[in-house]
Amino acid sequence: MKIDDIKKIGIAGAGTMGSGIAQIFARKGYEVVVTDIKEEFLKSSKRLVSIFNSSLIEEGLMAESEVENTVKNIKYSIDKKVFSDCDVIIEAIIEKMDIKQDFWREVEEIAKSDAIFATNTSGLSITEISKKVKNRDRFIGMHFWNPPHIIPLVELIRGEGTSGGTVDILLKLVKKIDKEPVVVQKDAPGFIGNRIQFAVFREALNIVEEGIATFEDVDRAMKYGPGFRYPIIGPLETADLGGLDTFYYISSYLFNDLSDVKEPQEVLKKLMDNNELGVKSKKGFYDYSEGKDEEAIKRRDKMFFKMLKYIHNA
Ligand SMILES: NC(=O)c1ccc[n+]([C@@H]2O[C@H](COP(=O)([O-])OP(=O)(O)OC[C@H]3O[C@@H](n4cnc5c(N)ncnc54)[C@H](O)[C@@H]3O)[C@@H](O)[C@H]2O)c1
Repeated sequence: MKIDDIKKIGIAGAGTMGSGIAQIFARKGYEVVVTDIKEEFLKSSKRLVSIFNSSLIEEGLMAESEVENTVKNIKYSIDKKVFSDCDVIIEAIIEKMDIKQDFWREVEEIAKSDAIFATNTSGLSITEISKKVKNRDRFIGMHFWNPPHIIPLVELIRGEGTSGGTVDILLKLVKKIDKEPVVVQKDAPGFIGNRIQFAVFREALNIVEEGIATFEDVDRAMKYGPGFRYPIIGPLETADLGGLDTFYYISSYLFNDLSDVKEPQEVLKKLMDNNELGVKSKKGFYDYSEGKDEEAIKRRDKMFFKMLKYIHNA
């Protein structure tokens, strides 16, 4: 298959991720079909797509004139058979291994023999998910980040069977939808982004638990220090610019002192036990009562849009 042969995208799972991914492809002129297990989920997906369109328009990142075709390009169904003429099928269903495996076994019976199969799993093994698929050349991880209509990164993850051709064509496809692809060469848990994110999370919790700093100061230190750099230079570019000898010497004494715990720390367990789960329960590290939850989400999206505009113009 060549990149120009890709015309129709099937998306399974009409939730947070599936709806965002549908919006991206539909806006770029692809025919999209979204499936779920119940009509009601399809209905709320339509609403989500219209919210994504509105927020992009509000920020000047999408023209009003694009809405009609974006909406028209997405069809919805609760019958998987609609995947029979799709060129790429992206699965964004519940994060459960057995359900994903069965889903793909059934889809292989319906899909075209050369259709590409991509899973949006957050971190399950790509090889394991494809276990019941006969032709695994065409099976790949395609990890969009939430919210997908805003965040540029898409990680493409090779499973044990994934062919070079499958990686190449999806690299082209991700670029065509104006996203930033990276290739994860080995099927490692957490891929790239989450491995780094959770290394930072573990150390952030460690700093709080050890009384080295408050959680507010951990967030401020990240935002105004390392985080300030990262949209512009990654951690390895940072080391090159700082001097690798200096980074070597710091690593020699500091690595030994960093957290290497293998279980989530007490400070996190305690919050969980109190049902303090963050924005969704109106209390986590911070307080989100009396509308502060909505404020936090709105502020995040507003700043993300600013960052996106900066990246587009850089
Ligand atoms: N939410 C995130 O931040 C995020 C980020 C990246 C990747 N992911 C991954 O994307 C996938 C979907 O996550 P989400 O947050 O959109 O979940 P979600 O719960 O919002 O949506 C999942 C949808 O899949 C549907 N579904 C379940 N089983 C199905 C089946 N057999 N066939 C068709 N539809 C089915 C559900 O009804 C639901 O509407 C998961 O694998 C998740 O790990 C999530």
